[in-house]
Amino acid sequence: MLSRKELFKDTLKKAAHAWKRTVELHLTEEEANLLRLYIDQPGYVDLHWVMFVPAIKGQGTEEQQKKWLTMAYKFQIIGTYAQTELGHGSNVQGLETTATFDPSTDEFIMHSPTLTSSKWWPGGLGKTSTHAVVYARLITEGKDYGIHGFIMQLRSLDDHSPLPGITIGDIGGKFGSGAYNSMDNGVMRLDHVRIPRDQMLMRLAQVTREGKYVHSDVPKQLLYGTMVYVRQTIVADASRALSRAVCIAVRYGAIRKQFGSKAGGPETQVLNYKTQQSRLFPFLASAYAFRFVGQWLKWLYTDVTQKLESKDFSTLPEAHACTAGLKSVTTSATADAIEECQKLCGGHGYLNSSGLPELFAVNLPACTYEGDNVVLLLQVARFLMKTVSQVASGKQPVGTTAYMGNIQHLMQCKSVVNTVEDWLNPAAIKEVFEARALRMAVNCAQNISKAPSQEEGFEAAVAHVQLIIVTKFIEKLQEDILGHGVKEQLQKLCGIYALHLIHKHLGDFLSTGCVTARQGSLANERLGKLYAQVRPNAVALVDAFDYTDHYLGSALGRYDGDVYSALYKEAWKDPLNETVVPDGYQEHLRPLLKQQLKLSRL
Ligand SMILES: CCCCC/C=C\C/C=C\C/C=C\CCCCC(=O)SCCNC(=O)CCNC(=O)[C@H](O)C(C)(C)COP(=O)(O)OP(=O)(O)OC[C@H]1O[C@@H](n2cnc3c(N)ncnc32)[C@H](O)[C@@H]1OP(=O)(O)O
Ligand SMILES: Cc1cc2nc3c(=O)[nH]c(=O)nc-3n(C[C@H](O)[C@H](O)[C@H](O)COP(=O)(O)OP(=O)(O)OC[C@H]3O[C@@H](n4cnc5c(N)ncnc54)[C@H](O)[C@@H]3O)c2cc1C
Repeated sequence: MLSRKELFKDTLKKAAHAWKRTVELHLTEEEANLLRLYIDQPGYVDLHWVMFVPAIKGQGTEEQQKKWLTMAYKFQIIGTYAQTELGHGSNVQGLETTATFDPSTDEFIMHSPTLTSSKWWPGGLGKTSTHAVVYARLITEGKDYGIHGFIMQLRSLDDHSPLPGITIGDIGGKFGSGAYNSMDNGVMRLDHVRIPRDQMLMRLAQVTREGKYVHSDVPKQLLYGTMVYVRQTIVADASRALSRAVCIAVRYGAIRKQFGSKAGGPETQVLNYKTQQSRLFPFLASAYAFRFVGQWLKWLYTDVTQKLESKDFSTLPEAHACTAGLKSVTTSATADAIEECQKLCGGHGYLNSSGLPELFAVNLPACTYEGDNVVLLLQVARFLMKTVSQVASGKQPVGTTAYMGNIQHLMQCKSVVNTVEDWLNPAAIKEVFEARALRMAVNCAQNISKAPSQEEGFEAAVAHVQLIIVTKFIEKLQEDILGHGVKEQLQKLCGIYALHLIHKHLGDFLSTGCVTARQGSLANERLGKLYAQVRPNAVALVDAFDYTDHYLGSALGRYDGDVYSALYKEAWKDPLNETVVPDGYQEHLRPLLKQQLKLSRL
């Protein structure tokens, strides 16, 4: 087991190799990010590519992009994204770091006025990054203009030592043994560090040589643009992480046999147990659902970005709501699912050699970073409340809220489901999800004047986001899908995804009158049939993810199914097995045993 310093050094070696190859092969950002996935260590390249570069692209002028991105692409500098502080993370407008303009020297003075203003968490800040985009309160002519981005050099490019006025280090070990412990999330305090005025990212606003603050004609929310970008990438990462966990649990469930042997025959595969299927197959369906919605979200983000280029900001609120909501729902579901997959593998799921503890440790923080999932869903609730009031004033909603325009029908419709088979009808499913989401949003809007309830808003936001995921799965199935029988299997998975949500949130569907108790029990009956229908193809459906054993990193999820010999072999690799008599025996155990033995003979 590597110590944290050895783990860090090992990852730095891998990352430096990856960067070198990135430059030698002239990889694009997309390709570099794929490389990131290959080395699969939450390492340095994440923040450089995933946040430092996008922040400069999104908030820098053409001139600033040319200057800084040229160096960043060639890894002449290594950057991070320093926004969160010890005292503030969610509340960006509450950040305390200051950037005070000094007209006498044409510089900004970057300063950490309080302990809580210490930058805290930025990945790669602790030991690796030479530069950062630092978010600070811009103060000029004695006025505080709020949070803006500034490019700062942190370390010497000669000997990597911190520059004068900068105290910088790692914030210490984190959850789990591997995973994020290879990442040097850092702490930084600034003591009146001076930077040139042209290192303020000036696409959204600028300060003139005389110190005048000038806001440009783009919405101030573009300051948050990098977070929108990362949130949409996290949805794709969540689908990958979930599909890895499901691949391990399904393959192991097909290998593992417990009980059920008749007259000395073979025991039963645990994957055949109904309880195992009802716990595992919704995750299998979710893995496909999140992959499809992640593909759509990437399209949405690209479309919004293109519109922004032509100064069309109309879809920015939709982009924020969709990326915030989908990041929140998919990462929460993924973290819960990985933990459950660990339990679905019994004792062996708890071993590091199963690959599941590491997968959990790497993906759990996704519920927090890039925006706490509750805080983000409250942003979606805010977006929905605005949309409901616009509908009330006659404005036709578009995009993912277009269904709200059908308010007359959706507020009073009854589900058409009468038989178990009716729950296979995508239109019937989509209608109950639309009705549930709309009625919960309207109920929340109506109550908001009385007692603004965060819970109602939160739940309405979840309903809206789940509708998006179900809708995108249904739309995917309307496309041409190659492969004999593939579409039929995906239709079953779409049914499982939607009906397991109806089962899980039946209270919502009943309390809003979208389904009756009988329709709810028909949905459960349908779900049980779908599990049985998917069982024969479950292994094929996870093989379809096409993960190598290396990438899966799991003795339980091996493609060849040779689990027990893999577990046994892995055990002996543990450093504890380097000696048959353990260290410590002579000092601690032997005296006790000998003494007790002697006593027993008295
Ligand atoms: C599971 C997969 C894991 C795999 C692991 C591998 C790799 C993963 C890949 C990448 C990740 C790698 C490393 C991790 C990096 C993590 C980096 C970070 O964490 S960076 C810091 C992230 N911090 C946050 O997200 C902060 C969250 N808080 C906020 O976003 C804001 O403070 C706020 C909550 C939104 C509140 O904003 P504000 O204080 O301005 O108040 P409001 O009045 O609510 O908003 C004003 C206005 O602006 C709109 N708006 C808000 N945000 C945005 C946005 N992002 N885009 C567009 N518009 C936005 C908001 O809707 C309001 O509009 P209006 O209603 O019209 O007034
Ligand atoms: C592994 C990891 C990597 C990170 N990397 C970076 C990085 O590279 N750069 C960077 O700048 N930051 C980074 N962060 C910081 C991260 O972005 C913040 O931790 C995140 O935004 C959450 O903010 P917070 O910690 O202030 O949580 P808080 O907001 O303090 O959350 C604490 C609790 O309060 C609740 N809460 C907060 N506000 C409200 C509200 N208005 N209504 C209801 N409930 C509320 C939350 O739901 C949560 O339950 C990283 C964090 C982690 C864990």
